[in-house]
Amino acid sequence: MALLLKNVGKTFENTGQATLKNINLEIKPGEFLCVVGKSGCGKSTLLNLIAGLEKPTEGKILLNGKEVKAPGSERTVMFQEHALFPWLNVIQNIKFGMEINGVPKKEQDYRAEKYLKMMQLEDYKNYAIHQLSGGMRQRVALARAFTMDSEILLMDEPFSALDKQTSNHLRQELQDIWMKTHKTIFFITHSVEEAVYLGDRVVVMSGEDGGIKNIVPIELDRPRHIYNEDFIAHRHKILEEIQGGDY
Ligand SMILES: Nc1ncnc2c1ncn2[C@@H]1O[C@H](COP(=O)(O)OP(=O)(O)OP(=O)(O)O)[C@@H](O)[C@H]1O
Repeated sequence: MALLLKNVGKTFENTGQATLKNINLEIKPGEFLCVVGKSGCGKSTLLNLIAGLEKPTEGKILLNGKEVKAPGSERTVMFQEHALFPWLNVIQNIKFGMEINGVPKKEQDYRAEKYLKMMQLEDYKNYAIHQLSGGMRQRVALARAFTMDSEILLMDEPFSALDKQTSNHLRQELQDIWMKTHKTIFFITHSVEEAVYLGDRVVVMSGEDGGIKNIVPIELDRPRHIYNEDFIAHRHKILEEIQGGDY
């Protein structure tokens, strides 16, 4: 499912200043696209536009040629805050999205078991959310996002609230699950290392003019190794592009 952004711009009424301007971007089916850029440069706004939660004030977003005007089942959003329901246990949280989308019970069980296994949560399915660590909670949120079986996953800094060791582990797991499922992933991160580790391409947003500064292809074999010379070179290139950001 291809996503095409054509001259997309967004100006919020209350500020009157363009947050995003002239965004032209094609996200290919099955692509892992990472987005980096200074705080406040408009990354989440871009995600919200693609999700259909906000409307562009200029240009168009096309999903398989059809204009995006609202959220849809082919796109699932996962935010930084895992937004799990504390009154539901692990398996109930995982099934929640499928339930409200009317997925038949048998299919719910099948998908829930599949992703519980992939996320190594089988032994925890009856646990209450407060009994889980932050990393496990985010695994539950990942499992829930994948059970929706949308072709496109929109992720806004899903690992940024976790400690480095846990987030490194989860990015590995996300890569594994992406390689198995071939979803299209739009992934916002503050970490250039995470972007180079995960992305087929990394979009560097400009902090100044609301546009895209550069799109850097990451043509490194997977799984990637952060101490590899080419990995470090890509990381430096992107850090230079961002210059002056809080990185
Ligand atoms: N609903 C809104 N109404 C008005 N202004 C908004 C709204 N949403 C975002 N903005 C403004 O748009 C700009 C970009 O915000 P956005 O959250 O997209 O940036 P970001 O790059 O994701 O930042 P961060 O990395 O800190 O999460 C900010 O100046 C923000 O205040």
